[in-house]
Amino acid sequence: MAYTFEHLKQQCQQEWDAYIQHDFVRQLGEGRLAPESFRHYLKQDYLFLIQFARAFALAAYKSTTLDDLRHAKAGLSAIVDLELGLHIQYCKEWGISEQELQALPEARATLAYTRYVLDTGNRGDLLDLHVALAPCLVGYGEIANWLNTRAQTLRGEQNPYDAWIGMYESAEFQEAMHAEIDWLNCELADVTPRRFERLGRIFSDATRLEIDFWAMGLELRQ
Ligand SMILES: Cc1ncc(C[n+]2csc(CCO)c2C)c(N)n1
Repeated sequence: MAYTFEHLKQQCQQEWDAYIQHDFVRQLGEGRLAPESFRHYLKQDYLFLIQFARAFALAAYKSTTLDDLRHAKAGLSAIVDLELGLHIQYCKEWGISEQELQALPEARATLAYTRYVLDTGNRGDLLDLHVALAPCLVGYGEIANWLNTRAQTLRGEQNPYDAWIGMYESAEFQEAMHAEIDWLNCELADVTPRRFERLGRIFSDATRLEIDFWAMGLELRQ
């Protein structure tokens, strides 16, 4: 049987739905998320992005083909040269200075998630690492699409979080998401049932850590 990304989701459907449809996401979509929760999330996401840049560097190290090496390098460049700058700018608009970002301690949920991904990549191969990254790379695009299907979602100026949704629904982001799914489908096609079971554990662990990241924001956990 040829496994696909869809099978990874199906084997932890409850956790996946709890991540995509989390209260943090619903409240953000309805424009009623507490600004303090969003600020806490944004600050921790800065630290998260720095660790994710390291994960893309690790993906470069774990690459054995020129295509994979190029892909990892592009991901690292996108975060370091573009997304972190945009994130710092966005944080400024929410009243968070760059100095404040640089002095932040990592919340436990940030530590747990990012180090889990790095450890999984260190121990395993490039596919293990990509599967650990998939809830992040695919989930946010799916969240934007799910929010756009909900009648309760507020778009435009009435929603202070509209720009956040806009980022992940963008054609550019959706394209990157589909490229990641295509890469995974290609690699998953010929794994054994035993290997798929191990990959399923990694995917569901990373998904549960995404849920904890939302809870950290919502409940201002440190
Ligand atoms: C907790 C958390 N999970 C996922 C993302 C989304 N994300 C982070 S890095 C990246 C790849 C961009 O090159 C994407 C899609 C986030 N920001 N924060």
